[in-house]
Amino acid sequence: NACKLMAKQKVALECLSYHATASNTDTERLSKVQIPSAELFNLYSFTFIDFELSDEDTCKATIRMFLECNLVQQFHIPYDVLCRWVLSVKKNYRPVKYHNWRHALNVTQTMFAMFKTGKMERFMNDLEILGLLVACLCHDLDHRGTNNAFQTKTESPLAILYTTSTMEHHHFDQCVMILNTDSNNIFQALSPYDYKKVMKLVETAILSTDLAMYFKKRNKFLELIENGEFDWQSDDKKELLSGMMMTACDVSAIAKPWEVQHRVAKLVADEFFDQGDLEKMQLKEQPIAMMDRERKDELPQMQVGFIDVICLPLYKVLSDTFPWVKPLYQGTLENRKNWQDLAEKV
Ligand SMILES: CCCOc1ccc(S(=O)(=O)N2CCN(C)CC2)cc1-c1nc(CC)cc(=O)[nH]1
Ligand SMILES: [Zn+2]
Repeated sequence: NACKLMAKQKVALECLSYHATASNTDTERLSKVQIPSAELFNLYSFTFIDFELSDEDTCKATIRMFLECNLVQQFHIPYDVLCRWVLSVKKNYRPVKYHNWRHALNVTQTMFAMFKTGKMERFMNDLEILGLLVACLCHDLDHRGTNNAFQTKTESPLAILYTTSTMEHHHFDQCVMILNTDSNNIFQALSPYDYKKVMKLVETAILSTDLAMYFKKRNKFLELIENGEFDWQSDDKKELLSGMMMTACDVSAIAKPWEVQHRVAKLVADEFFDQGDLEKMQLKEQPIAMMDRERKDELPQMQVGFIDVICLPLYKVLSDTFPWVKPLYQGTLENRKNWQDLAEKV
């Protein structure tokens, strides 16, 4: 309707006013530099840490992952297009405290580690590996540091466009916008059939990062596991497994070494508290506990809850079925102890 059209134009104008894709200078520079090995970046590890990496390093690490999966050769991705696309994706993440480019990189690296070290690539064909890595890198594009509930409450243009999974629909829209910008389309050499298939896969994967979707789909996934389902080849089962893998990667900071988890949790908290401040000032309403900086003492206990309700059940079932992703389960158990100790101290 007219209202949606207005909202779409408003969102589009916002992006147009800010030139959304990488410059040729930056692209040429990246396409000329040497790309360090995966081992040097520690990309095969579930304990990958990005803190010491410069922004240029993060772009090189992303390119290295695509090269390691043989995607450039396999899908005839022109190298300069890959470089421009990576830079454009990075440019379309806002400098918010948590849902920024670094989060996208970490989520992508965990997916890479699940494929390689977790040996899950054997259940995926090449198009799915390409689609899931692209979905990870794009899954939070243009995040504003506020959640779906906030979009609805403030009647933001995004909430008018999409009433459910508001942000996730916008992240996918941004992914499409970048691919449709000249010389950014890494899928340009795909057949029309494969193009359609990979775009559907990316859309479903990005939408599955809405935790509301995760809760819905997790029970169906557990049923399949209980019935000893191992041929993950049918499309609907593959889609379910991909969605679980997306959530597993999205929350994987919870499984990182304690110093990393503790530092990342502070970034998450700071972003949540900023939203809480907005809700107090702008909406004159009391934010939920996790967004209320007056209740930061409850943070360790909330992390234990997050681990018990969202993270452990998922990592348990994934590591029971795919034993080589067990480091995610073990790292999370370790951090549960650390958060529990802090919760008892307060
Ligand atoms: C660290 C600051 C507090 O962080 C949290 C507090 C509560 C819960 S919760 O599981 O109880 N739950 C989630 C669903 N909401 C609708 C209701 C509240 C989760 C987090 C949390 N989320 C993420 C993902 C962004 C990462 C992370 O490390 N911690
Ligand atoms: Zn995310």
